[in-house]
Amino acid sequence: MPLSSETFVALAAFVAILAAWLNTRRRRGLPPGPPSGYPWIGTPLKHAKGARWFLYTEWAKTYGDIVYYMSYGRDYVVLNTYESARDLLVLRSRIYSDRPKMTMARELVGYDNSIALADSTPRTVFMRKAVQTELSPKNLPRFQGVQIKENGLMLGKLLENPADFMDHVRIMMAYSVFAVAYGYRPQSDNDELLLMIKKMMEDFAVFATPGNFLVDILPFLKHVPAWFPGAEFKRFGEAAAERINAVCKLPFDRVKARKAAEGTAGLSVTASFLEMPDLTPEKEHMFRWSSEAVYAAGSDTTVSAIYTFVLCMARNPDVQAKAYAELEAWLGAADMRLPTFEDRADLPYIDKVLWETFRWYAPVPLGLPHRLTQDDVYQGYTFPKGTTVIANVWNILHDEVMYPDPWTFNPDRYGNSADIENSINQDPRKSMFGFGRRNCPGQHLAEASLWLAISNILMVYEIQAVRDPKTGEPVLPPMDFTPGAISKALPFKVDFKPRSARAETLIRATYKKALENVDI
Ligand code: HEM
Repeated sequence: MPLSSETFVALAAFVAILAAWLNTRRRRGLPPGPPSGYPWIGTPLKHAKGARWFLYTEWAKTYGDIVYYMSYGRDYVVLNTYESARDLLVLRSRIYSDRPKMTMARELVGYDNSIALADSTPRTVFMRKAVQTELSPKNLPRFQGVQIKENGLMLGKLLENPADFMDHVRIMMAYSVFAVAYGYRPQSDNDELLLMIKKMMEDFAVFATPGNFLVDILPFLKHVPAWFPGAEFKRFGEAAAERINAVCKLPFDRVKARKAAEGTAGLSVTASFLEMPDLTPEKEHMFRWSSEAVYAAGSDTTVSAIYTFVLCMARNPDVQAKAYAELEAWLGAADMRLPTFEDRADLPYIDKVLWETFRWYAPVPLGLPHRLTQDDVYQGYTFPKGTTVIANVWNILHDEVMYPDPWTFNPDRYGNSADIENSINQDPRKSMFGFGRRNCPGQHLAEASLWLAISNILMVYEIQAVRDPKTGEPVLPPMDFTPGAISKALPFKVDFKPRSARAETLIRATYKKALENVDI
């Protein structure tokens, strides 16, 4: 009797599960970890409440710094210390730099073309290098104009409508990183392309969540045709692929058209790509995905850092006062001006406030997962080939030995900033931007935008906790963050109070100038 297609899929699934289960049972020498639960299903995490980094941190207390678990037939190792993350992801990066298999995202939607989710192939290395070069400290000054303009708009909007500060910050970061990528400013939040990007990021959150798609667990299901009953995932994948392809195509084509019409494409990462010699169709395809990565990876991450900064300033008025004292001493009070990039070396405390913001709540608390490409042995434990390796950056940055009293927001913990390499409290940038061959290529851009924003806000505004209308007591913003891969403070309220009449005049003048240049 011929098998129906449903029976065939069920049988194939059973055989795949059995094989994976038998395989996991044979292992010896794995690190300790939580009980495996059901055969093959292992430790199901989908339903674990709250952020994953808290769960991993709890496990570290019970099982040790290196924790193993198995979930749906896959091996996972969580590294909870800086040393283990460095030893493996940096010092053995040759075998720890691929990304986990994600059939839905990588194969069906097409993220195998991207930088962040593709394996560490020569193609990925080429794309990373191209982005890294464009965003190296030497090449960043060409984007300062755009950063200063978006910053000026944000400062003005904070005066007009402080209650919506989260929107103002989001728009500042998103628009400036978009302009870095493509050299123009979206018209509004309802810009068709921005809406598409928003949808694309929502898609991403759906298929980046482990366990959301059976096809990630049983990859052979990718061969099921889209019309097959129950194959909604195929149709979702096709729609998501259309969106990401459009996002890679539309703004890039606009820059190309400008170059064709005007002979130059302005100043942007894409414009530089288009100037490259030997621009073959294959290279152009890679550049489309590289430009997309600048926006996709650079907007929410930097927004998250500013939200954390605002939250921490409202909770720590003493730190804020010290930061302002440094700014005032260098830039004046009666005749104040806004800090510019040239002032950075003379404002060491502001750097420390930024680093402490990074440490206190890293925007990407678990980094991105790496995949091991061959069996390995570390500290007497065996890690099987194919293991997904996760650095618990959140736990590393709250390590009580490296960062005594980790929940205290204390910029002074870094000592003299000229000597951050020798600080007792390690430079948090060593962990929060990831590790080894896959570390963040946008680090310098992120830091520059964030430094400008926080130094400017501190210069002209005092961030205050709102007052309880009945008691008059300050209501500190809660320490509540979203649980996703890029974690952000949940909406909270604070007051932005201009520091003086002079500060207000300066904000208005800066805003006016930024508005005049808004479309340039
Ligand atoms: C505060 C802001 C940012 C944080 C905290 C951050 C953090 C990270 C982390 C943790 C990773 C994964 C590293 C690893 O796998 O070990 C990463 C990768 C990446 N970041 Fe960032 N990032 C930020 C801003 C940016 C910006 C502005 C860009 C713009 C270009 C960017 C582009 C990328 C790209 C393309 C990757 C993928 C690299 C790869 O897979 O090889 N990031 N980032």
